[in-house]
This record gives sequence, structure tokens and C-alpha cells, in this order.
Amino acid sequence: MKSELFESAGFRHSLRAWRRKSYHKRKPSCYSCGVSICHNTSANVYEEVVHYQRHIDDPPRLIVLIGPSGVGVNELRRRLIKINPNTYQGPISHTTRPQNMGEKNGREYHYVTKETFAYMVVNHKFLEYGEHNGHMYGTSLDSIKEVLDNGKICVIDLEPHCIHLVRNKKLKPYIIFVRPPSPECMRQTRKDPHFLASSYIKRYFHDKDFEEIEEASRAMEGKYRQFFDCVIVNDDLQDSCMDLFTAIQHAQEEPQWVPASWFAPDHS
Ligand SMILES: Nc1ncnc2c1ncn2[C@@H]1O[C@H](COP(=O)(O)OP(=O)(O)OP(=O)(O)O)[C@@H](O)[C@H]1O
Repeated sequence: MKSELFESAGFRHSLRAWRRKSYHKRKPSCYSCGVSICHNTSANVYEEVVHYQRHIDDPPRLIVLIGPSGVGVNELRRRLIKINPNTYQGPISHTTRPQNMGEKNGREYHYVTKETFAYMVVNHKFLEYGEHNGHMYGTSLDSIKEVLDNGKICVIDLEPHCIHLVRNKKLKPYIIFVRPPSPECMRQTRKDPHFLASSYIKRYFHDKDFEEIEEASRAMEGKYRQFFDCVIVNDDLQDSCMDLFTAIQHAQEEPQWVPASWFAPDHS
């Protein structure tokens, strides 16, 4: 749990801040294709699907949370892990920032040199990576597999243009879209919380933020809806946590529709 707290305080803000910067520059980077804007959504509306029931000996399915910035993806993920750190875990990220006193390599982060980080980038080791305050941060695919191999349910938040990087037979992701409630409901429920505004300063929500979140949500859903296994409306925080918990249990224990290609023989 400790590592998760450190991680959310440090890396999440760093990566999310970097993502925002990327939006403004209109240059999100995608490791798999190396281009600045990746449209590789593998969108196949007529995808063949089969029923899949996870076997008890199979590794847990990866849980992916997607949602517009400010909707509460990180809060839901943080609460879920905090409530049951023996069951849920986030991947340990890599960083080039120096290790602080009291931190342990592999607990808060994997601390690596700039050269090692660059090597990992070139070798497509990262699902997402970015720079913040002069240091690099990244989530490696191996760190996700490590959590799953330990029998824990790995919960990540991801930008939707990266869905195709995890949507494969090895990770068998279950993708949950976190949708905002109406702006009016957000106004009522988000009176106290602060969020990371595009100026990278934490401040109270403004009315305009709620409209922007709703707009971003609509755009995201319009483009990526076919990949979502489940939608949670984040109105009341406790209810949403419960919905998330229930959805994850369903994903792990009950039959779900998944792409038939996950069970096709390998042609290697
Ligand atoms: N259902 C809710 N009710 C009230 N406050 C909420 C709810 N969900 C999230 N919040 C609060 O809203 C703020 C923004 O949430 P969070 O940081 O999780 O957003 P996010 O989707 O991860 O976006 P970002 O990319 O900006 O970090 C936080 O202060 C969080 O505690």
C-alpha cells in the first residue's frame, strides 16, 4: 500500500501533468509506433467475439480505467487499492529522478539511469512514458505482468489511444469507462475537491470544467466505445467505488464477451 501511495502522489501527477502538456502541444506519444499522434485504435466494429470465463488458475485480468481528465479515475483507483492492497495493485513505474531518502528501489519506483530509460523506450518496454520537471517517468508492460503473475489484480489508468497496446490475449484486459454525471450533478458533488487544472495548479472546480469534462467524455465515448466492457457513472463517490468493485468481480469471475482473436492459434 505504501508504494501505491507514493506512486499516486508522485508519478500519477507527473504523468498526468505530462499528458495534459501533450494535449496542449497536440503531441501525445505512442511507444508502439513511435509517431507523435497514434491513431492505431485497432477499431474493428465487427470484431468476432466469444464467451470467456477466466479459469481459476489463469492470471487475473488486467483492469483498465479510462475517462476524461478530472472525472475521478485516479480517485477511484486509489480508493480501490487502499481498501484492499492484498488484492489490487498498480504497476511500479520507472523513473530517472533521483531516489529520495526513505524510498526503496522497486517499491516507490524502479530508479534507472537516463541511458537505461532511453534503452527501454527504444525497445518498446513502456506502455506510456513522459517527462515532468526534467525527469522521465514510464509504466512498463513488464511491471504490469509482474503484478498479474503475483496473482494480484493490476489496475491501471490509460489514455484511450493506448488501448490497443494492452488489448491482447496475454493481458485480457477488462476496460471500464468512467463517465461523468451531468454538469449539475458534478457541481453538487465536487464542491470541495481540488483537481489538477491545465495550468498544472491544483484548484477548485469551475463550472466551465464540468462542461469540458462532459465534452471530453462524449468525444472519448464516441471514438472508443466499442472497446469498453463496462461504464461507471462517477456521481456519488462511494456508490461508484462499489460499482467499480462489483464490475471487477464480474470481470474476474463471470463469463464475458472477448475478441475471438485472443483464442486463435499463434502463427509464429
Ligand atoms: N464522485 C466524486 N465525488 C466527489 N469528488 C470526486 C469524485 N470523484 C473524484 N472526485 C475528486 O475530484 C478530483 C479529481 O479527481 P481525480 O484526480 O481522480 O481525477 P482524474 O480523472 O484522475 O483526472 P486527472 O487526470 O486530472 O488527475 C479529486 O479531488 C477527487 O477527489
